[in-house]
Amino acid sequence: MNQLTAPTSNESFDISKQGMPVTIITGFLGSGKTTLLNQILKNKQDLKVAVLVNEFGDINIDSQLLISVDQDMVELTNGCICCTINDNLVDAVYRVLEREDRIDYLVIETTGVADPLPIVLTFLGTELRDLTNLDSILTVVDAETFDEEHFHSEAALKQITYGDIILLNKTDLVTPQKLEEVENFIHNVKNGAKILRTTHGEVALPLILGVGLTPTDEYTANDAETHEDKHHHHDHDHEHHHHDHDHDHHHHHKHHSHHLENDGFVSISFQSDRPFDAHKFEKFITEEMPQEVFRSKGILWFSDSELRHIFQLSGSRYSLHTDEWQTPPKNQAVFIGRKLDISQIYSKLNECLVELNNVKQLPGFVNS
Ligand SMILES: Nc1nc2c(ncn2[C@@H]2O[C@H](COP(=O)(O)OP(=O)(O)OP(=O)(O)O)[C@@H](O)[C@H]2O)c(=O)[nH]1
Repeated sequence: MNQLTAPTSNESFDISKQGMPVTIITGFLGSGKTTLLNQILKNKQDLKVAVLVNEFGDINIDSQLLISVDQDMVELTNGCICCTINDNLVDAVYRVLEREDRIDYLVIETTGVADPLPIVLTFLGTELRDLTNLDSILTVVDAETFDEEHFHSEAALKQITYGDIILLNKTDLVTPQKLEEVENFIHNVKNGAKILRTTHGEVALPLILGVGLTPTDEYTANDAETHEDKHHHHDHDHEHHHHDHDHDHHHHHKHHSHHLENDGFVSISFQSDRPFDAHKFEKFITEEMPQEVFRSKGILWFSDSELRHIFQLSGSRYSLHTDEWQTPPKNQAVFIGRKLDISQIYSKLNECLVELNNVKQLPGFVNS
């Protein structure tokens, strides 16, 4: 781990006097965390915000979809969140703290399938405690897909329990009655929950940043639970640590599915240097994709288009929109769900690919 020299003189390390304010964004798969993050980055004005994105799965799609801030203000942690978040997170936070240029605020986006508690405890129970100031935990809830069962997800309930502010998002997709139902449910899970209704994560930043809402004393007072939880996660760390940089896919899938922390969800990553046939891909999504896929996102390359396509699927909705390629084109997508038939999905996706020599014109470079 990076060692930080103790800031005795405090000359080079002014921020540690009070600690860097930190906001954690949590929320179930597809609820709108990245969308909220983009709202923050768009409206932050003079505030210098560093962002840590920690994604479930091998390919970091989210980071590529963040609106372009100063490139190295977005720090990425790659790898399996459930195993390494404690180790990687501390390192990543140190990298932010040690930067020469001023950074005012740190925002962390967690994966949709994680219980946020280990991350909270990393800030409150390690040396980060003196260097950072955990400001609030924001929980994004998808008003449309959320229901009482919520996929029997333990993580989804934990996220609400620990949320200092609940952003009830996607209000544009539901009736006022459904909104009220979800709000009642949230109040049942968390007495006195502070709920803000949002569409596309739009919210005035003073309502969510610098609000000082995390009851840090409550977390640190409950020592017994804290320790138990830490041990639990550390066991996993040690057991699986050597797999983290192993890019063998089968390994990864097995690895994920054995983790209770992921609530039984697995993430399948698909990459190809060949483009998709747009019709075949659409047929796959609308007719062939297994029901068990709850969430998918990708940066897609179609043989008949020079643009890159951003693909988002959440529950039964999907969308595609286009923008320009910033890199040589390729296909990258993740499919997340429970009990996925991995080889079936891979083979169906492979069938959607087009041979390169059938591609008339490649975007971004000339086909020789
Ligand atoms: N209609 C509607 N769509 C929304 C809203 N907020 C987000 N979305 C869409 O929902 C999809 C998922 O949003 P993300 O911000 O990527 O969700 P996420 O929580 O980061 O997802 P994971 O990274 O999988 O956990 C995207 O297609 C968004 O454009 C909203 O308020 N209304």
